Amino acid sequence: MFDNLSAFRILILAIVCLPFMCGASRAEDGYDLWLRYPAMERGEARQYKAAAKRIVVPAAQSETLELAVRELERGLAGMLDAAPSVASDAKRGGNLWLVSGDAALPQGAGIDMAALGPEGYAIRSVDGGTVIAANSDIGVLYGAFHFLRLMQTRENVTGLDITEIPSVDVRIINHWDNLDRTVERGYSGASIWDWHKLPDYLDPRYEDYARALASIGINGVSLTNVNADAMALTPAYLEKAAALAGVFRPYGVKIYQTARFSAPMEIGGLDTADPLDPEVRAWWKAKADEIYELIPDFGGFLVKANSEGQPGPQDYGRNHADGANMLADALAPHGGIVMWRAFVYSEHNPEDRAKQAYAQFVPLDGKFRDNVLVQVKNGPIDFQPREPFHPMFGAMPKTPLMMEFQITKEYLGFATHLVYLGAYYEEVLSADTYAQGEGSTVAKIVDGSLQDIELTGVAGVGNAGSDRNWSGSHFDQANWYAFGRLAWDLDADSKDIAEDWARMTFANDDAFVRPVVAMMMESREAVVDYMTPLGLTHLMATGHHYGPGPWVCDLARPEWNPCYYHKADEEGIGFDRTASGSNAVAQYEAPLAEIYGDVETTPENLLLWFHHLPWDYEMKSGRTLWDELVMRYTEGVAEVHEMRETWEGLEGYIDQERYDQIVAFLKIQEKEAQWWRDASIAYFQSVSGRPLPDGVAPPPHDLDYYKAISHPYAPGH
Ligand SMILES: CO[C@H]1[C@H](O)[C@@H](O)[C@H](O)O[C@@H]1C(=O)O
Repeated sequence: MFDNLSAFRILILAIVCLPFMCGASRAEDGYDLWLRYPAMERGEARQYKAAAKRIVVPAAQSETLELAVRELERGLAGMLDAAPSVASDAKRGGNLWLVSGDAALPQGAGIDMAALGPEGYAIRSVDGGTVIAANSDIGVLYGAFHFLRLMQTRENVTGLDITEIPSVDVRIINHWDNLDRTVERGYSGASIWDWHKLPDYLDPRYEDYARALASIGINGVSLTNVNADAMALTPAYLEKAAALAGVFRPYGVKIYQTARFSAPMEIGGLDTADPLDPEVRAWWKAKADEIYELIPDFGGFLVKANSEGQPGPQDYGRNHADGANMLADALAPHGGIVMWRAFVYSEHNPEDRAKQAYAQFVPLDGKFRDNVLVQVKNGPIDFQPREPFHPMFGAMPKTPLMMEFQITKEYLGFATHLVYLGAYYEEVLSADTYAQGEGSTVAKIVDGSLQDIELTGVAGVGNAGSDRNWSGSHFDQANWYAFGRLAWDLDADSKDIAEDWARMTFANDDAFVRPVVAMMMESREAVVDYMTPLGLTHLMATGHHYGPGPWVCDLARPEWNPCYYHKADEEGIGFDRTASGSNAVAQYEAPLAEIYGDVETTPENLLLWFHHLPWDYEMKSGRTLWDELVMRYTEGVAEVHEMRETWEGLEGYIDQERYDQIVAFLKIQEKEAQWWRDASIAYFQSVSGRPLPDGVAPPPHDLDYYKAISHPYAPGH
């Protein structure tokens, strides 16, 4: 009857495919992210069927609860190859109970609901099945995703006793998306916000995005670039934002907007934006009222002010607190918040950019309104491959400080280089500030527990765009995923997260997962080694920040020049931030100030961040600093080579399409790691005049060659 096998397969698919299982997306292009539910083998499926076959959910459902049911149906049908039944009446039998708010818990669940708070959830095994319970519908949705994750990663689902409460209130993605759909520092195609067609047409991608965000507990997005356009606050754009808010609301994701400080002049017709001017204050108040009319659960404003040419309160002789508080007062009656960025640098303290934000903000501790979060980048310069944590963490005990991580890899090889940022985020969050003695980790500052702070948050500069795989590369999905998981739980282990992600995204076979996770964990050190080893920083070529440019010294602003950061000369290399130099170490609490201030106790991975040292300074390895630097650069390339070999040994575990793209990208990364290494060594050798250590290959070209090819996509060699 069937003349070939594929016709038979198509018929079978047509019969067994439920509409949601066989939709338009193709697993191989990466569009499904980590939300993939391929069928388990029959033997594996047995225990899961016992725990989740019939869903029981209260009859009066909210849209959010419906989403939880739909997700469970989709996941269970996919993985267990049998669609679960759904009932609203517990008496008719069930074994996966969704309990929201005051609804009755099944016998024996024994869950302390009060302890779960507004967004937390519990997952408990009870007689004959499982309960997912929360005080809110969104908590149930989070719990549903968690339960599915256990199945996706083949964890046990019997004897469950899980309680999850998010570490911070605001877990937000910052889009640096412009109104023309370009994305500042975006490497994943055009912005997903199609302003032109909004509010009339809602691209289905918005809902897919909201679902992905909810799956990892993200509860906010700021829609537009922090280099803000006042147009975003005009009625036409607010209507567009309101349409997006409508899509995101059932997924528990609030909309925030970037506020251009000079908007009262640009779109309000005023002749000043002075935050103490009554007319300006009234304008913002009216603007906030107008926004809340359209978006009753609007989250608030994100502001970049007096930074890199953006307008701000200092233009009127006011300070950051004056500016933030004016906006906070406008939002407060509606419950909105202000996220005021601390990414500022200026003509003050010209000797060291790393000191500038601290110098401007720390004196303002205690001066901000309760609904203001000061948003601080993870390090004092700018999302470099490695930086010490920002010294503001711990130094403003009366001010809510929000962490800002970058998910898009502006300084870490854009979307092509495989760099797992989970390891980086964990390094920062677990760093000890000593603000109140040992154990005062950055995580404890950010979650408010150390300094008794109410309002808390974590932001990530997002990497989702309209590329088929969202993030520009398959492995960059892991960075978005890890950001969400760590924002939810600041103490989570980035290696466990990498493992979950690899299992959910690719395959569950241990022989695949183990080397992939090892490679991800290694990848962060690899990029540090081939770009900026031993605490060097900001050596990227100007503007694009992609390739090497350590020779650049002549830009108008000193802090834009790589040579401002490495300070290499005939004698030595590194930035002296000790008392004999800029004394930035003094911005850290004791004993860190002493630890970083002493070359003997400074960790070698931050050595040249804090110290200027002679080329023949003796390293722990016994090598000279010069030899060590060359070795690190060389090792960085070897590490990428190993990553590529590891991946190439894994062909066949996943679909060919994703496998092949990853091979291609790893080849690019290897070529570019080599470029970074060769160009950097060529330059530093021209300064140090030292011979290369024995057996180390010299760069194949002279320095002029590397200078000549310094643009983002140059390395054709
Ligand atoms: C949005 O501007 C960015 C700018 O593109 C980027 O190079 C730098 O990392 O930081 C700025 C910031 O964080 O404000």
